[in-house]
Formats: sequence, C-alpha cells, structure tokens
Amino acid sequence: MQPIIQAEHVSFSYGEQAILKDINLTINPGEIIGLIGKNGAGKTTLLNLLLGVRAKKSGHLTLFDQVPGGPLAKRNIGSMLQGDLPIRGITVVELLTMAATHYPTALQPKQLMADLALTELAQRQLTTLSGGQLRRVTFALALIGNPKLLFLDEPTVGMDTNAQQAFWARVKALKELGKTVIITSHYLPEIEQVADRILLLQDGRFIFQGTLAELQQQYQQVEISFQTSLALTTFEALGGVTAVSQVNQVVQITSTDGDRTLQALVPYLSQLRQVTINRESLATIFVHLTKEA
Ligand SMILES: Nc1ncnc2c1ncn2[C@@H]1O[C@H](COP(=O)(O)OP(=O)(O)OP(=O)(O)O)[C@@H](O)[C@H]1O
Repeated sequence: MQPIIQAEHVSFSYGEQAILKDINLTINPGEIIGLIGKNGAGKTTLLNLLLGVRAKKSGHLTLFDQVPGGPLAKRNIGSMLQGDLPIRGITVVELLTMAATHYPTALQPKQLMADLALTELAQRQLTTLSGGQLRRVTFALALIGNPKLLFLDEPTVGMDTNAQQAFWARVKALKELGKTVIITSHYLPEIEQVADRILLLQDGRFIFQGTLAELQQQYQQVEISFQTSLALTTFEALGGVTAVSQVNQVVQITSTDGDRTLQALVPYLSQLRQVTINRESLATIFVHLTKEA
C-alpha cells in the first residue's frame, strides 16, 4: 500500500529554537491518527509542515508522493486548524458554496450543513457566530472538498457536549469511508475511542508510535485490588508486581504486566474476595510518559 504521508528525519526550527528534531513517520490510507503531546510539543508545527504552510529545515517529507503544498496534496486535504476563520461580510452558506468551487469532487453545501446540523446557521454572518458554532463551521469547511486526508487540530475546543458527540460520530463515519485523519487533542479519552494509532510527540521526537493496545502493553500499569486473609508477602514476588499495599481490608497490587500477575494469582483465587482490576487510561499513561521523558 502506498503511504499517504512519509517523513524521514524531518527537522524544523523557529530561529535558533529547534522544535522538530528527527521526525520519522509513515501514515497509510484509512488510518485515524491521534497526535498527542504536551502544550508546545510541536503538534501544530508538524501539521503546518504537512500542509506546506511552513518549510522543513531538513529531511524528506511527502504527501501523496508530492512535496507538501503541491497541487495534488492541496486538492486532497481538508484542514481544521486553531484560530481559523472569522471572515467579515460573508455568511456560512456563502463560505461553503465558495469553498466548494475549488474542489473537483466537492460535497453539496446544503447537504453537508444538514448532516452537521448547521442549517439554522446557514444565513448567519461568520462574525456573529459563537466560538463553538465557528468550530462546527470550520469542520464543515474542512469536509466540503470531500478530501482523502484531514488534519483536525484541537477540533472540539469550545464545542458543547452534543456537538462533541456529533463530531466524534462523524470522525468514525469518515473512517468507514476510508478517509485518513490526523487529530490533535488534549481530550485523551476521545482520542482513545477513535485512533487506530497514537503518535506521542515530546522534545521534537516521537517517543511512541503505535496502537493504544501496544502503548498499554508497553507502559500501562494495572491495579488489582481484593480482600484476603493471606499475608501481603504472598503477593510481593508474583510476576509483574511492582508494589503491594493494604488500606483497611483492601490489598492493592500494582503490576507492569497484568496478564502475568493475574495468572500468578490463580492458585489464590478461592481466598480472594471482591476482586477489581483497573487498567490505566491513555490520560494516565500520557502523564507518566511525559513526566519521565
Ligand atoms: N511563530 C512562531 N515563532 C516562534 N516560535 C513559535 C511560533 N509558533 C510556535 N512557536 C513555538 O514552537 C513550539 C511548538 O509550538 P506548537 O504550536 O507547534 O505546539 P503544540 O504542540 O501545537 O502546542 P499546543 O498543545 O499548546 O497547541 C512552542 O514552543 C511555541 O512557543
């Protein structure tokens, strides 16, 4: 399969400040990518390089086998960036109709507005819209050209809960259509729900690239709690266990290898009561990793 995006040893600096140092990346058609990292990690900068808005300092970068910003790339990309939009003197429907004329296989503005529950905002001037409404219009603008590749930078900021749910449902529908989507977001539970692959950017490099399952396998700790009359020392030497503690009646085991520890607990199961197992969320793993790195 021909990758949609390929980056090899890409670097970028603002003046003397190195922002991206050694970016290596292959993104295949149909993937939903969650691009995460702390504030200032360089996520938006990377999207700007991919869009051709900024030029890399070194390395090799292609989209659709072309340099970023090339005509094929432009035609096939939709983007929803931070701080996009408020253009004076134009309504929502005028904006989408005008944008549609730039793409050979554009969607129908009316149909798209209906799909995204924007019909009642159609005649409103952009400058009169609320922050969340503007984000929803920006999403429509990203979709209007029926692009193969979408860059969504902090897409749900300012959206209310209904709008967020509708947004993520639409992203899942885009996946069904075989679109490739790169999303940056600080709402990690949402990324956890939709991303096929997670890229964690830290200090200008990816410190992790892989599926959520791989991330969990590699870094996640599991907490197993239960009540028992057995001594705590029974559990300390079990496979994967890094800590054992007891609060009131409840024993808590922390493990770096949940499957191994659960296997090792099997002989004791008849003496354990009220067993609970909690896996760390993407958000908790993110905090651990970005603190350590
Ligand atoms: N125009 C600019 N000139 C100089 N430095 C900049 C410029 N734009 C961004 N930076 C710096 O580049 C670094 C990366 O910024 P970027 O916006 O890519 O981060 P981000 O990961 O998207 O952050 P956030 O999660 O806060 O949106 C930051 O240290 C930022 O201060």
